[in-house]
Amino acid sequence: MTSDIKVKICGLTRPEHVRWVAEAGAAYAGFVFFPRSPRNLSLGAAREIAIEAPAGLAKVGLVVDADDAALDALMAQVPLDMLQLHGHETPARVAEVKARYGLPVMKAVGIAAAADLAQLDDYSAVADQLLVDAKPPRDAVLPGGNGLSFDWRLLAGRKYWTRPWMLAGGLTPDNVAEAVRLTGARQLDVSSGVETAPGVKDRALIRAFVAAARQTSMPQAAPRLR
Ligand SMILES: O=C(O)c1ccccc1NCC(=O)[C@H](O)[C@H](O)COP(=O)(O)O
Repeated sequence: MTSDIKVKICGLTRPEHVRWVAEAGAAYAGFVFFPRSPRNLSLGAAREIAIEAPAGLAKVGLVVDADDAALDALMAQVPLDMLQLHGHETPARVAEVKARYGLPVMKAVGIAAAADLAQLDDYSAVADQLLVDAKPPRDAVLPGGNGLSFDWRLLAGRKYWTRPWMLAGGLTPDNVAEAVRLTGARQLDVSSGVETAPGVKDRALIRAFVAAARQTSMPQAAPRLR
């Protein structure tokens, strides 16, 4: 039975991670290019890992306020299918990156309160996808990948944005069903929730997460009539 839920596993750091993500049935594999992150990859390491990805597994490069020189180097060395902008990139910068590299661009937006949702409308006009993520705490070292969730009820009953979007932030195999139930998300992004330590992905957790996510879109058996 097939499921229409798509999963992105972010922060892969080893070639076997790509194999685990593919075998579990995820749709996207994410690679982090942010030096302060425990998941940061050099361009050479990223290339070695990305070439392991089978056709059909989309390779997403995550950058934070990267300038053209950094993006030029990334694009020259690592085969990617999508760029994820996870910093303070403006809508104009998102449009510029999209035009310069001709790749789909996903813009991450941090949510902590209802007022933050307005930004999603601004980015809908220029990004190919939106990543609806938890806003990082003020003192956080990382702008994402902190394993923190936001109040999913903020998305309940919302009329969705004009672009495809992914839910992210603190998802785990145990809470993903509730997250889908409350938000109606059809795409899910996870990093910390499938790790045993920051940057250390776990095969069983990846499998469990994708299985739990897919379960949410399986038709439920009809109640038995007495
Ligand atoms: O993962 C990182 O180290 C990272 C560094 C800088 C910017 C973003 C980063 N991660 C973002 C993600 O992995 C996901 O897109 C998302 O935020 C989910 O993270 P998590 O809450 O850990 O599941």
